[in-house]
Amino acid sequence: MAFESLADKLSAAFKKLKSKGKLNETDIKEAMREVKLALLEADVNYKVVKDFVKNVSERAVGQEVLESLTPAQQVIKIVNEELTALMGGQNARLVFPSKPPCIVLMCGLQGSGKTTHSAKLAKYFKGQGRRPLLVACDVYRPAAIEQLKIVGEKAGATVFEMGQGDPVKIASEGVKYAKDHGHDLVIIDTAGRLHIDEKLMEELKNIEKTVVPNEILLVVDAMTGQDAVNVADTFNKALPITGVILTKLDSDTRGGAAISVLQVTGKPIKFSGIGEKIDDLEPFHPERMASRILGMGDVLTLIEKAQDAVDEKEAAELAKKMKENSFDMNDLLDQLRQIRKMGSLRQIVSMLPGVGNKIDEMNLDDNQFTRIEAMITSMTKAERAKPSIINPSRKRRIAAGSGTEVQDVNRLLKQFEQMKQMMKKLGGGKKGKRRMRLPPMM
Ligand SMILES: Nc1nc2c(ncn2[C@@H]2O[C@H](COP(=O)(O)OP(=O)(O)OP(=O)(O)O)[C@@H](O)[C@H]2O)c(=O)[nH]1
Repeated sequence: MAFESLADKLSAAFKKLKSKGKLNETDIKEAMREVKLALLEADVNYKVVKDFVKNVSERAVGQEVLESLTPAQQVIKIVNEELTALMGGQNARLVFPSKPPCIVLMCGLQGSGKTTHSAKLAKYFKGQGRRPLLVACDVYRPAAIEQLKIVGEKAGATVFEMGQGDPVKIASEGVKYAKDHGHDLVIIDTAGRLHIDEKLMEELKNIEKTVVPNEILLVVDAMTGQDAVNVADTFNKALPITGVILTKLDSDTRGGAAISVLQVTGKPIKFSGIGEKIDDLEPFHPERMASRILGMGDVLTLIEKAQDAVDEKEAAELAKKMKENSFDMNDLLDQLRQIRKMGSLRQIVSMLPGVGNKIDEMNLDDNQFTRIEAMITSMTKAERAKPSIINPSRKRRIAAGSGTEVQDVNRLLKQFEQMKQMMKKLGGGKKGKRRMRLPPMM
């Protein structure tokens, strides 16, 4: 996950401060030197680092730290606030015009993730009640249109294409189609560039002049660090980009691009890509990112993911079943599927406070979920409703059907029984005061 090594180094610098109790200027100077090195190693732009360290140092040698009873905590608080400010303070949203459709032009280098993120955006905004249209303007790579159709289908969005014609004409016809068919969001996927190429830049400018987009989003690959920032700077000088989508943050352990983009280009990161799947997109929240960098987790994003994954009506029904102790294997299966909708175990756990770089030592295997799902789906309707009827021969059949061992089935049944016992206790306890927690299934 992003920022692992940076988080690691910063936490080492702060640990030293914490061990000191009261701080003097030399302690702070020493810590700031380590923070500076950590940021440079994370591939943060040099000027950004210099300004950042200057701002933090000025505040940290002030009274708020030197006179504090918990000086190290004060320094961390200042670093947190300054990091948040560096990345823009608040989440920068897409600006939807009062008269639809909102036209979004996607641009970026080849392989940065434009096509994937066009579809991710479509899915994201569809979930918010919008009617997106994807427009295929990458006419040079024959497979690009096909790729957009495939990811568009996953997003449940209509794809407008005219084969390998003139991209400027396709873009304007796409917008016309959107207006005629009630699409309130048009996402235009354009051709990638190996590097900033004059001819293709001209084409982007012509599309821009013709369709007058509300948003021009530049897609950059976080893994390329400083290069991503330089690319953003160059694009920004040629086109009036309104924001950045920082992709592949899941594979970027350094995080330099995330921290530098806004300071170098003046344009905010609006979304980040955190995986290859269609749902692996997050609005970019600077304060949450700062919190992740400082190893404090990101509970707000976790809660939002849970809210998206859980259907309120189903949750109420489930609570009722727990209370009446009529929770069965079908309900467990539903629960597991909801958790999986929130992302991979690694993605979920990485958002918990205090996990940080320890995540690599954890044995987070999504296959455990797959095995449990396979076992439950290998059970008959009667077995799922009343697992107590599962005798040894049924266990053998379930194990064979799910590609697992009889011990796995035994373990699942035992854990299910423990869970029921716990629900029984909670159901009879102080009503509504305590929440059930599933015991670990692994
Ligand atoms: N790990 C990870 N991979 C990603 C992410 N976004 C995109 N990818 C992968 O990056 C590769 C390139 O993505 P595309 O969407 O095809 O990139 P593009 O910019 O449209 O490429 P061109 O059409 O060649 O310009 C694909 O293999 C994607 O699956 C992300 O957020 N995380």
